[in-house]
Amino acid sequence: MKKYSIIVAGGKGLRMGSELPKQFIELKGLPILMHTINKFHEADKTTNIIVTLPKDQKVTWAELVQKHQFSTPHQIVTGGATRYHSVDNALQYIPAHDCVIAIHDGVRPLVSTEVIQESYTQAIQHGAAVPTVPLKESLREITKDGNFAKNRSDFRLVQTPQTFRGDIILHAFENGYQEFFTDDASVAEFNGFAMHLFDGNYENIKVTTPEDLKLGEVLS
Ligand SMILES: Nc1ccn([C@@H]2O[C@H](COP(=O)(O)OP(=O)(O)OP(=O)(O)O)[C@@H](O)[C@H]2O)c(=O)n1
Ligand SMILES: C[C@](O)(CO)[C@H](O)COP(=O)(O)O
Repeated sequence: MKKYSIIVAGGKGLRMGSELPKQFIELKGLPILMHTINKFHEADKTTNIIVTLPKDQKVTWAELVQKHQFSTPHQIVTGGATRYHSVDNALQYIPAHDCVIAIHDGVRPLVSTEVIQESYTQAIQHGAAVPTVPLKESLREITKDGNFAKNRSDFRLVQTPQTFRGDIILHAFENGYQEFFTDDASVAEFNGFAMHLFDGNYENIKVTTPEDLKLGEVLS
């Protein structure tokens, strides 16, 4: 089955607070986004990689590609106002429904190749595959009446790549945006599809705030 990998890097990185968008910050001498693209190519040389970028960052990316002599094949698509809209823009470049599509945060460079490969396998089998990890800390719910301990084994932390059969995710995105969408699983679920969970890798952190860069250097 034809494979696509949508790598979303259309965000501004406001929580990182750096002038350079976080997807371009270097880890071990290479921009985060290049590490991420390389992981998908390494995991499956046949996958068609589509990368979303903010419109005003395309020149910066072209300069970085030149500087690092980056030759991993990928197609650039303009991002949207939210992550949902960036994914939606990228989906427009997928011509047929008979395929499998992995959707991944450009700022998760430490995903393992095994998790990427497993996401394709599980999506082909189950339709929608989402990597998760168990919580290592205690969990409390904050309510208007106070805060209360929760059973952490009832919960999982959700990672990407979230991978889908093409017909499922293309159909789900046809039905429009809702404020509560945080990821592609929430879009597909809202449209009636069940998610199959599989084990992610703990190193697959989302680089979000400055301390994640230190962690990323250690883990990469
Ligand atoms: N309009 C957007 C917003 C986010 N993303 C991408 O979605 C991923 C996860 O989002 P997040 O970590 O929230 O990134 P930012 O939106 O850039 O960060 P912040 O919320 O701190 O501004 C990132 O790779 C980001 O570039 C995107 O493609 N298009
Ligand atoms: C998609 C995601 O990375 C899954 O954990 C997460 O939902 C993105 O959240 P953010 O608040 O938009 O960074």
